[in-house]
This record gives sequence, C-alpha cells and structure tokens, in this order.
Amino acid sequence: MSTEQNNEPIIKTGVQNVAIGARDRPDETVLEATNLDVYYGDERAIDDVSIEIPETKVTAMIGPSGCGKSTFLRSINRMNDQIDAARIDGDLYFQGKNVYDEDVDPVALRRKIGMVFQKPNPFPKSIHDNVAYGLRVQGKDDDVNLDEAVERALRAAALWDEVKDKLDSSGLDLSGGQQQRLCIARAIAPDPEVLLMDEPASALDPIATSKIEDLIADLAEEYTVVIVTHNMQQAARISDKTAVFLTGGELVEFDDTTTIFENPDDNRVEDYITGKFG
Ligand SMILES: Nc1ncnc2c1ncn2[C@@H]1O[C@H](COP(=O)(O)OP(=O)(O)OP(=O)(O)O)[C@@H](O)[C@H]1O
Repeated sequence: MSTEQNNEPIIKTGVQNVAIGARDRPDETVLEATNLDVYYGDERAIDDVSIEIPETKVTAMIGPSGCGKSTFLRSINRMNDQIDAARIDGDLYFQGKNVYDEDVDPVALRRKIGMVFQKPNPFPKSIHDNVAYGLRVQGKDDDVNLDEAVERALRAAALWDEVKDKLDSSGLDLSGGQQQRLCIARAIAPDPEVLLMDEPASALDPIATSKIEDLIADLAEEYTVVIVTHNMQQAARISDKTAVFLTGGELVEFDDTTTIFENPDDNRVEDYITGKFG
C-alpha cells in the first residue's frame, strides 16, 4: 500500500524542529553536480548524477552499501584525486566554479570544503595543535590570533568546556566522541563554507552520537553540511534534504527530507526506506 493512500509517514522526521532562523532562508545552491560519473578503472561507481545542494542546510546521502555515497562525497572536495584508479566525467561546481578546473588548488579547496570521517582521526599532537593545524598551513600563525581561532573552533564544535584546561594534552587521550568533535573543530578552524561528513557518528556510542547530531544542527546555521549516513532515522532527524542513491551509483530521488521519508515519488525509495532491501 502506498504511503499516499494511508497517509502514514514511513519514518517521522525531525526537521521541523530546526527550520528556524538562518535555515528559513530560500535555498541558494552552493554545490552543483551535472551529469557526474565517477569510475574506478572501468567500473562506474557514480552514474550520471545531477544535484543542487543548498547552502546552510543539512543534506543527507543515504542508500545501500556500495551505492557510491562516499565516492560522491569525496568527489566534492577532490579527495578521490588521491585514489589512482579514480577518474571523473561531468562537472562539479562549488559556488559556481568547477572544482576540476586546472586552476583549482585541491588543498585550498579542502580548506573551503572540509571533511570529517567515520573514524575520528586526530593527529598525534596536542588538542590545541590539532585545531591550529589548518590555520598554520594557511600561514595564520600569529600566536594571539591562533589561540583565539582555536578557542572559537573548539566552542563551535561544542568541545571547549571539556578541554579548555588541558589544551596541551594529546588529542589521542580524548574519548571517541570528543575526538570526533576535535576533528570537527579542526575542519572548521580554517572557516570553511561546507563540511562533508562521512558517517561521522557510526563509530560512536548513543550519547556521543546524540551530541554530534545536536552539533550538526548548530553547525548548519553557519555551514553547509553534507552527511553520508547508514542510519535512516538519523537522516530523518537531522537533515533538511535527502538524496537517495541506489546500487550502481544512480541518484534516484532528491527532495526535502519530509517528502523522502513520508511520501517518496519513487517506489524503489519507499522499498529501501521500509527495509525491503539494502
Ligand atoms: N578506492 C577504490 N578503488 C576501487 N573501487 C572502489 C574504491 N572505493 C570504492 N570503490 C567501489 O565503488 C563503489 C562505491 O563505493 P562507495 O564506498 O562509494 O559506496 P558507499 O555507498 O559509500 O558504501 P558504504 O555504505 O558501504 O560505505 C563500490 O563498488 C566500491 O567497491
């Protein structure tokens, strides 16, 4: 039976709780893929994907294992450049500029489009130096400004109160959830526009996960967040927009999260989110 007929949402969404303030603005596109294909050797992992991702919103990417979510995410800030077999066709624009143009410096691009991974990966350095790292690379190493910028990033990552008295301790001595917030602080220190998150809470316990989810809602007041998640309830709770990929790297539906979870257009999306496959 279709959800349209019985009017019952498949998964209740939480987006109405965050549709306030800055996030009420009309959508402005910050990232746009047109007819994007990504290959590993001869194998196509992303198949002709076109999508416009709105600014200062949370966009979730969901879909079964191996459908290309991480590949798509990594193509946005050219992390796939580091994989020899990877190549792309089509276009990917950030603020109207094709990120694959020859004059784009991938390192500078990654400061504007930061990334947080599934497993927290702090450097074996102090908490302070983990956050300062991106700024030092940028050449902003005036001590006073650096300390202020480190504090700002740690506050924005909801970690400052827990670490302010031990900034010289190793980042590796923090709990998993704290390490992930430290990695988020490191990603936001250079003042990016976009944060890409590849299953940022899947290695964390429920309390640490809930802190990361609250933090994502706060971050989306200022940053565009694109998050890959296996957890459909999490996508429903925290995202404004949801993109559903299916096996073969096809983007089958992209819409407001409420529409995707309560009344999707494509039967395959309904089958996927009701657990019929994947
Ligand atoms: N470095 C790589 N070299 C070769 N093939 C790869 C590489 N990374 C991914 N692939 C292949 O590309 C396809 C998409 O993988 P990707 O990791 O993007 O999917 P995913 O949807 O993120 O999966 P998961 O949810 O399991 O993390 C898969 O067939 C995978 O085997």
